[in-house]
Amino acid sequence: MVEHHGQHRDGLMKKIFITAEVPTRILQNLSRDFQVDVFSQSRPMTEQELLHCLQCEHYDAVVCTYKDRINQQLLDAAGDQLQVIATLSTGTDHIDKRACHQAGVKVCNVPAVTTHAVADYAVALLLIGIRRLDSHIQEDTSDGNDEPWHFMGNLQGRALSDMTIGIIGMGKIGTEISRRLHGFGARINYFSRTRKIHVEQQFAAHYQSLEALLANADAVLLSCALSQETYHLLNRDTLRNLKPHAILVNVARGEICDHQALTEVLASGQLAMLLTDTTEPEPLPPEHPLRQMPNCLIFPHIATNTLDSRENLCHGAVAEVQRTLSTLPVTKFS
Ligand SMILES: NC(=O)C1=CN([C@@H]2O[C@H](COP(=O)(O)OP(=O)(O)OC[C@H]3O[C@@H](n4cnc5c(N)ncnc54)[C@H](O)[C@@H]3O)[C@@H](O)[C@H]2O)C=CC1
Ligand SMILES: O=CC(=O)O
Repeated sequence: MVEHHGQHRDGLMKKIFITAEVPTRILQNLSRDFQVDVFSQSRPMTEQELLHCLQCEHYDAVVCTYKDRINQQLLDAAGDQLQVIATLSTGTDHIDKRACHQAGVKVCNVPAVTTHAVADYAVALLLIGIRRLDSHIQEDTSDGNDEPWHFMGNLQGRALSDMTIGIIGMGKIGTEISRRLHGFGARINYFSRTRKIHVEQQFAAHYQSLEALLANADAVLLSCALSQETYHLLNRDTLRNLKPHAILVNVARGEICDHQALTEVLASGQLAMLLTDTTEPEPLPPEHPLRQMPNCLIFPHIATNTLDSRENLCHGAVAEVQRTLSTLPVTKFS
């Protein structure tokens, strides 16, 4: 379950625990100077497993993913030796940063290296939704038969150039989504904490209030950070503003949407389709009502999964750990 790397396990080397596989080259490089233990299963660690590993052996650094919950209990188990937690992600919402701060543990993330991959993924989900590509795939012509076929059939979609898209969260990912949608000829409205004049100028994007954005958009894309302010930003009250038959794409965090409210607007048809890379909780249990909705596609939190992105995440996180354990200045999370 846990693989051990590092030639001289003499008790003097600093120790790193990594909760997911990282490329062999990175591991070999790291294990020249550190003792490195890696959770080597092809699944995320459970909270209990991580707790157990950090209780049994004390580490100077933990490299985790966005699937791992780093909370007070875990920090208590890790003990005073822990200096740094580096997450293989942009988001840091899975880490109790206040508890880390109080425990004197640095928190590092790897922003920006996955932006393009996530923006591509968001647009891919949007295209699936507006053209109902999921249903097209199920239209089976393998028997050489085109039937049933209707020229004005029920799988009609819309072109992005005929649509108004609302983007919530105009940060790095939102900006790259805008670049792509502008290329497709879509009209872009956005809502964010602050106005982004350069995005307005470059991609003809219009700033709107949340309510106006929801009322005007044929499709809404979520790309804002999760915080106390954005927790359940889309709820029964705000979703009421949606244009009938709108499409919602979420590549941010599941917690930004109240899932009960989402189930209701999907059932009423106000929301024609939900395509989401993330859920609350994750994974969403099989019996959750959202899973029963035919117009809801749930993806396994995988928007960053390109080879380059994942390698860059590993390089970035490991570099932060090396810097910290070598007592050089560390980059703070953005
Ligand atoms: N599905 C996935 O695999 C991935 C998801 N993400 C999620 O996407 C989020 C955004 O990533 P980036 O664009 O790189 O971050 P960023 O920091 O560049 O952008 C975040 C944006 O959210 C906006 N925002 C924050 N609070 C807001 C509020 N109350 N109302 C409206 N807008 C608000 C900010 O103004 C900012 O423009 C991350 O925090 C992460 O949760 C990031 C990478 C991969
Ligand atoms: O969800 C993934 C991230 O990088 O944040």
